Amino acid sequence: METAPRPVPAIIVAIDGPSGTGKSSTSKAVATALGLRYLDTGAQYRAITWWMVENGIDTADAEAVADAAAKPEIVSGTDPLAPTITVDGIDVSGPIRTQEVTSKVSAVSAVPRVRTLITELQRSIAAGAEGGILVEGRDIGTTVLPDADLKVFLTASPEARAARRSGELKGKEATDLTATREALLRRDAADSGRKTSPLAKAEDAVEVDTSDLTLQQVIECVVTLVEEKRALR
Ligand SMILES: Nc1ncnc2c1ncn2[C@@H]1O[C@H](COP(=O)(O)OP(=O)(O)O)[C@@H](O)[C@H]1O
Ligand SMILES: Nc1ccn([C@@H]2O[C@H](COP(=O)(O)OP(=O)(O)O)[C@@H](O)[C@H]2O)c(=O)n1
Repeated sequence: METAPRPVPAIIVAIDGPSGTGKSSTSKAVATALGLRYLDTGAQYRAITWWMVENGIDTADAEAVADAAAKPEIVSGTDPLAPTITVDGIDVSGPIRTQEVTSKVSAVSAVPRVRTLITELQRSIAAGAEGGILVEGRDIGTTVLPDADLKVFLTASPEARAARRSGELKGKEATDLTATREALLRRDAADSGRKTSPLAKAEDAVEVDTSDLTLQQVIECVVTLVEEKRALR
């Protein structure tokens, strides 16, 4: 008797690491190459921060942030070729990248109520991704999806990360390399030092130092890691 081909179970990949290590660029390319959905969880924390600023909530007031946290409706589109993010139906993909939002996002994302709500949203998106998903952020391997099939933790020297970031900012906002490096290290410290699900490498994550690798090399490395996991299933 002929047996039907066994369906390939959806693979869940978690990619974490600090700012500028290449999470977003790598994740989009890997998800596209392997036919996976893609979720940028940093964009969700940026979106809720944008909403707080728009609505006059003092982002340094954790209680005020917690009280308002359930009000905005955040929706993420997971096509790796065209990821989207809306708040109450408004496309905020541009406004969430301003320096104002970047400087306030660590305080908002440290509020436990914010993390609980966004974590629930992330888990429901991952559970609904039929063909598998690649989720990138700070606490995906440790907290959001601790049972992910593959966990990758990207690192890079502060110098490499600042150079990449200030390359992006050129022509838009401040381009000073020292200021970029300092702002980045401040955000690392806040994200790693918070009580609730801090930025951390999961024990079972594969660490990849991208300082001296090209983006293409990092993409190839992660594609290989996913394919190895798939072959074992
Ligand atoms: N390995 C790399 N070498 C050089 N530039 C890189 C590398 N990885 C990413 N970049 C560039 O660095 C910038 C930040 O990358 P991004 O993927 O947004 O990082 P993250 O999501 O970790 O903050 C982007 O402009 C990207 O093109
Ligand atoms: N899973 C996540 C993802 C982001 N964040 C927060 O969101 C901020 C912005 O994340 P991001 O991924 O957009 O940052 P960049 O790497 O693009 O600079 C981080 O600095 C964290 O404060 C988080 O707390 N947990």
